[in-house]
Amino acid sequence: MSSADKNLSVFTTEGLPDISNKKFAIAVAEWNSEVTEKLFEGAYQTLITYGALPANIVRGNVPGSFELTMASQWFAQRADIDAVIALGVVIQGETKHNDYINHAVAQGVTNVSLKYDKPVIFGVLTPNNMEQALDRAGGVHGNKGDEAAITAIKMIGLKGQVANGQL
Ligand SMILES: Nc1c(NC[C@H](O)[C@H](O)[C@H](O)CO)[nH]c(=O)[nH]c1=O
Ligand SMILES: CC(=O)[C@@H](O)COP(=O)(O)O
Repeated sequence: MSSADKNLSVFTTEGLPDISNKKFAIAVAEWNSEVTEKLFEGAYQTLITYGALPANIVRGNVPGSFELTMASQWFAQRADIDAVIALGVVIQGETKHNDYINHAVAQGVTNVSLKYDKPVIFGVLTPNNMEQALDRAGGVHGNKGDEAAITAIKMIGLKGQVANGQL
């Protein structure tokens, strides 16, 4: 289905866990910062809206999205951090450079997530142009930063339910 005129950030928020004692790290790429700042704002505000305490949200900037994997690992290996959100925007260039970055980060954050047994959320936009990026960072298609935050919260909730034998 085409994403034309569709808000891609529509998600259910029923049954979200209490996150008032959970700690989140958000890694933000400086490349295309006019977009990544909007993703960060969306993620941060969504965490606050659903109960996270400002003191329990830490942020680290990286130069580009390729570096999100490393920063995610540094955060994930900390025992006090429950989930990591990696935010970036990799815009299609003239060469395949963007593909290498995108695949590396997708695989990288997956590896970190599995290695440290905690959610590491892939909040990286992979648009063809700046318009597509802005559409997904508070524009007509919602804000993927919001979505990344909700995903982190839901995964913390699921992890708790599985660990407690509730499922
Ligand atoms: N072109 C984009 C980049 N490129 C930079 C790389 O992410 C990386 O910093 C460099 O290759 C050094 O390791 N990064 C983005 O986040 N977005 C881009 O559009
Ligand atoms: C995705 C990028 O890193 C970007 O700077 C590469 O652009 P190009 O493919 O035109 O070299």
